[in-house]
Amino acid sequence: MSLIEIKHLWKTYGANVVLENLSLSIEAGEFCTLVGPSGCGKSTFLRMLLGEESPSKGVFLFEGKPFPKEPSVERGIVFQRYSLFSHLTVLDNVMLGIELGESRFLGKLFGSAQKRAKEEAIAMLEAVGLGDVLHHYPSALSGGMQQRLSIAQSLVKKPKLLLLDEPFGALDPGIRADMHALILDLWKKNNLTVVMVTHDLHEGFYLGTRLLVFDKVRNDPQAPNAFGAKITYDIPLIREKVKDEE
Ligand SMILES: Nc1ncnc2c1ncn2[C@@H]1O[C@H](COP(=O)(O)OP(=O)(O)OP(=O)(O)O)[C@@H](O)[C@H]1O
Repeated sequence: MSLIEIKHLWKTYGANVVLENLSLSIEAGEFCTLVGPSGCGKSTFLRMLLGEESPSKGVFLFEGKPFPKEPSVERGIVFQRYSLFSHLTVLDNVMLGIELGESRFLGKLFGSAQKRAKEEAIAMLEAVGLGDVLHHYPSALSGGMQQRLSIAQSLVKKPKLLLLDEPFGALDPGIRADMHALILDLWKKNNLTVVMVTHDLHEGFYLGTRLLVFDKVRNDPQAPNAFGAKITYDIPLIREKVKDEE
């Protein structure tokens, strides 16, 4: 069974057709990178995978069942802009992720559960290279470090599916290269399935095991919203990856 199964999926906002008749399946362990022109529905697609949006029409299954209608710990997301709490330390930002996942009503864990959550949070922060700044506040971190923290915040909940919406778009090239190495390492070590939107085709080819290109095939200048984007290319990249690693 595929992790994600999509058949004849449509997404419309009123008369605006955003996605048109998409069909694809994504297997567990794939790293799908998603590129396409601005406004073609990439973020909308990601928000549907997160559960923030529902399809207008079509089959949309996660592990063989209809997608949960709201975000859950099975699916984590990292945005280009960081979703950090400025008044919490690095450690507390990650602890909060665990506490909100496990104690949805109180948002707080106590006793041994809290001790375990703290150990998990520290281990995750060490894995992303932030073990030395546990008690710093986000404002004291560089952009790259803040993005590492966002990734730790998502991954500590052990999602099966990690969604990345242009996570490295705002970073300098050198820092980006470090983040590429980090995300590939985390993907492999945590057996993650990743769907990542990027504007950078090179990044899409470099990181992905599969590159999906979204684009509008039909365009009516008189009615620009009448047609939505489809998947115009679906390119397996595994062989290129193996070559890279040799
Ligand atoms: N909540 C919403 N209500 C109405 N229209 C929306 C909503 N969200 C997105 N849209 C429309 O859906 C279309 C696709 O937007 P989306 O942000 O998914 O594109 P994108 O490919 O991610 O663009 P970009 O690359 O510029 O981020 C746009 O026409 C946008 O106006």
